[in-house]
Amino acid sequence: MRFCLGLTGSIGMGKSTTAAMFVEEGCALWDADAAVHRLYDKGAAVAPIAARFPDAVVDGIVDRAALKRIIADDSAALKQIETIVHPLVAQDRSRFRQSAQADILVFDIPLLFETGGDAAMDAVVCVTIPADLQRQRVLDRGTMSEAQFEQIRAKQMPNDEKCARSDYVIITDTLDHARRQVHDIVGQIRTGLAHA
Ligand SMILES: CC(C)(COP(=O)(O)OP(=O)(O)OC[C@H]1O[C@@H](n2cnc3c(N)ncnc32)[C@H](O)[C@@H]1O)[C@@H](O)C(=O)NCCC(=O)NCCS
Ligand SMILES: Nc1ncnc2c1ncn2[C@@H]1O[C@H](COP(=O)(O)OP(=O)(O)OP(=O)(O)O)[C@@H](O)[C@H]1O
Repeated sequence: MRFCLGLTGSIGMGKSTTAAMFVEEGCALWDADAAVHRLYDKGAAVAPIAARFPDAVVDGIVDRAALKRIIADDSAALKQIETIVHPLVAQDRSRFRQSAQADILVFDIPLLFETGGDAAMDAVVCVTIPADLQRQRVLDRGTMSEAQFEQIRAKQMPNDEKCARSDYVIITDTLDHARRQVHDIVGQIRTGLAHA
């Protein structure tokens, strides 16, 4: 039996960093944000995005900076982008699910609960840190303005609710602490698989 583990958390809470720790433990990883990058880079999202937002496509690639400007100016744009992108992301995910070779498949999905994706998982992990640290980490990356960060955060399910709905919560305050929590969760799942 293969175990499907959803990994979620709000923007900047540490999903990608924690996902890499699951890979170190021998899990196979599918990353929703990485799938979006593939779809935007000469992938299947380019034509439908170009049809709706011609200024967002440059040399056959969806330009994320242009997309962020469009979203900042038009509050309905993100919803329209999601309508194009999410079904393509779902196709990419089911291809991975059919072909991946590991006992535990980890799905790093920022909008896991918001899109109802949790129903397809055997368990869900939520990563968390206090809101002030979250803001600091996102702004320190230098890829988003404070307004863009707030716009994305306001669209996501509140962190407390995500944690309450999850089977496991990982506190991403330090790398060592997160690594220990990942190791414990993988151990619990593998013990369960051995007895299944
Ligand atoms: C808004 C965009 C242009 C920002 O691009 P940028 O490279 O600056 O950021 P990146 O893609 O790494 O996203 C950063 C984080 O923002 C959050 N986020 C991204 N898209 C969304 C969204 N539609 N709703 C809520 N949060 C989102 C996630 O936590 C994500 O991890 C880009 O995220 C995008 O095109 N989003 C729409 C596609 C989508 O819904 N992606 C979510 C995963 S399926
Ligand atoms: N356990 C941790 N200890 C210390 N710093 C961490 C930890 N986890 C993540 N970070 C830092 O927090 C920042 C955000 O982490 P990461 O990019 O993994 O978050 P994310 O949830 O994937 O973000 P996004 O939602 O924007 O894709 C990064 O600068 C990362 O180095």
